[in-house]
Amino acid sequence: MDLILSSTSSSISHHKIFTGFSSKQDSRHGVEQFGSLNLKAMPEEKALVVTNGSSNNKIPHVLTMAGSDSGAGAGIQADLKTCAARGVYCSTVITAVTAQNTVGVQDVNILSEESVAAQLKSVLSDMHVDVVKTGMLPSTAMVKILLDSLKQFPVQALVVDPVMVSTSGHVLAGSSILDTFRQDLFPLADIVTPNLKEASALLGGLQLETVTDMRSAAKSLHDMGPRNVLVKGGHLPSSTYAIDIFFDGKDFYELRSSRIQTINTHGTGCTMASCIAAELAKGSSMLSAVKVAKRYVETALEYSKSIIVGNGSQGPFDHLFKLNRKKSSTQQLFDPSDLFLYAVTDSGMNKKWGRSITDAVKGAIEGGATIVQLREKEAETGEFLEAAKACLEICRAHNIPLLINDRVDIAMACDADGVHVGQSDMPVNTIRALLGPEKIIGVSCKTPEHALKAWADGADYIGSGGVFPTNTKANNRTIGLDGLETVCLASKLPVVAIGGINLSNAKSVMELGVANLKGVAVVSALFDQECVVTKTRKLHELLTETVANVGPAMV
Ligand SMILES: Nc1ncnc2c1ncn2[C@@H]1O[C@H](COP(=O)(O)OP(=O)(O)OP(=O)(O)O)[C@@H](O)[C@H]1O
Ligand SMILES: Cc1ncc(CO)c(N)n1
Ligand SMILES: [Mg+2]
Repeated sequence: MDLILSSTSSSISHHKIFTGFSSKQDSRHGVEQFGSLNLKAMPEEKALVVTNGSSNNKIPHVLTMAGSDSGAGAGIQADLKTCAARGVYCSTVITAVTAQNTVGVQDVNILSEESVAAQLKSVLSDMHVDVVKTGMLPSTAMVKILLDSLKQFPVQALVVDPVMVSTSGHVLAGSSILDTFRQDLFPLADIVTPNLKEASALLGGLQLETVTDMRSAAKSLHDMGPRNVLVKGGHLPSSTYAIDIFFDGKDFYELRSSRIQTINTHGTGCTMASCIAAELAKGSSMLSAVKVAKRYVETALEYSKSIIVGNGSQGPFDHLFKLNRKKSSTQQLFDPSDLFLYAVTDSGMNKKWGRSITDAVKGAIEGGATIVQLREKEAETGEFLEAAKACLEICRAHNIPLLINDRVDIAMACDADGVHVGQSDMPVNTIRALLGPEKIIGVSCKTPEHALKAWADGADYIGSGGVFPTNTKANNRTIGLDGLETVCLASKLPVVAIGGINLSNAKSVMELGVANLKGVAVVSALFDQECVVTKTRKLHELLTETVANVGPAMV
């Protein structure tokens, strides 16, 4: 997103460009642009009073007073989703129940004034509301009710989206409301956010066709009393950019984002306004709130440009894209039997044998490895990430889970299937909070206490060892087969044995025959070898044979 913020207030002639993050290229460009800004010339950004101090447990709170959209793209539903996405609590006062879908508006049922007044009172008399955001206000009486309520229960900021007509052309608030908007509501508003048609109606039918027209509209609307004005240009005929004009009474800012080629733009206006409200509730300055909202809408549209909801000509978008974007259709759900032959890479060994990490992973998978862990203790972050991405592609193609050793950041960045960590790495419950419920988390455990803690903290499996002495881990206490057995018997999680396991001793490990022991994890036995495929295949055969003899407890 580019935010070309140009001041045209006559006394100031600077031209400001902010750039967001539409594409990688834009973002790089943007940093330069941002860096070259004359910050002194910028209007001072004043943070609104933050009422949600971190010392208490108050969550930033937006109350939205708007209409319900049955299709859930706009109105109350958009506001709820936007606030949820931005981490803000949202209470609702419903002014009308509309029957809408992607084709248009089929019915509007305006609620009684008593009901609206009661809703306002219920919320405002009980809850601490930081910001009120209004959408569809279908009668002058409802505006008056709101103003009375705000007199009794003042809030930090009022965001007014003067909703009048749906994109499909259905009137949601008649022209009789214009005077009330202009005279009563706007003077109290911290920001008003009309689209082109609404700005035009509020200005007596003035034609608005260009960015220059939008600027003068913003100025005239500002004269009606709101502290700030955002004229939204979503409907401006431009195929390259979606341009809005923000005016704070002093400077004009041209907020420019890429125009996403999609029909899924229903509710962008409501979303923009509720995102501004959410950011204000968190304590943002108005300019920051508007910039964040613009970026949020652009990003949501980009993520949702191809989704299909309904058969009409204007679809909704996914406000909660953040929850979905990581989900990959080929992602592995954890299956304990995946621990059967667990291949752990080692960059030193691969270097020694002159193979790339991807060749090592390919070889292990071809030989029968059932899960792969990348353990790159020496690698630079960028290099590790690139290797992880390449290995993930291979693993996904073969339905083999890929875990990253220690580096939660790398796992997140490449969307790996999970991580394996040690006792002194990031705590498992913190990792779980970062990775979410579906990712695999494994922990190295030497004792029953470690094993129980791993289970309590939300791990999926434990690695237990070193079973035998090993070169790949210096100063690692060996627990022996006895120690492994003790941990397995205490563990509530599946266990993979690790440490010095190879073709000559793997049988003794699996012959322990204890429940929970699902397999062996190996490094040197696969990778400190000339041919990874052959060694993996041999180990796989040996394990399969041993397990067949030991019995079904193993798998
Ligand atoms: N295709 C698009 N790509 C990027 N941004 C867009 C696009 N369409 C609209 N926007 C942005 O979305 C925000 C809402 O603008 P718009 O003018 O569409 O409001 P609106 O008509 O009130 O929306 P609605 O009433 O459908 O909720 C603005 O910031 C606008 O620039
Ligand atoms: C309920 C409702 N509010 C606002 C809009 C404007 O998008 C809409 N279409 N429906
Ligand atoms: Mg709108």
